[in-house]
Amino acid sequence: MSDTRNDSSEIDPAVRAELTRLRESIDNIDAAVVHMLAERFKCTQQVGVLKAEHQLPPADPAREARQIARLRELAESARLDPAFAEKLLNFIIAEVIRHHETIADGAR
Ligand SMILES: C=C(O[C@@H]1C=C(C(=O)O)C=C[C@H]1O)C(=O)O
Repeated sequence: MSDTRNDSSEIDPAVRAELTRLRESIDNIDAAVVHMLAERFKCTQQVGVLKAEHQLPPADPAREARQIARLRELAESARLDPAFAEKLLNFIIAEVIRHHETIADGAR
């Protein structure tokens, strides 16, 4: 596209309205994602404490493999790229394991 304008006054009002409507939904979805992630991290923190109390390792690769397989199937049926879903879950799990290591270090 050669048109690189970014002045909202030049955008067709109908296009502007549609863009605003879609962006409002995107904002709601982003808020839901943040809230869901916060709840997930609350649970994983508790798992971290439990593991530290019982000298269990921070990571559980077998559990991760089951989750990845499950998430890839869910992604496929939702028409989301399974490779993207796997990358996202791995990113989250890496952060969780980092938290678990920190909790375990504090318990030693
Ligand atoms: C939360 C756990 O700890 C780690 C993090 C996981 C996750 O974020 O889903 C899964 C497996 C573990 O490597 C767990 O063992 O359930």
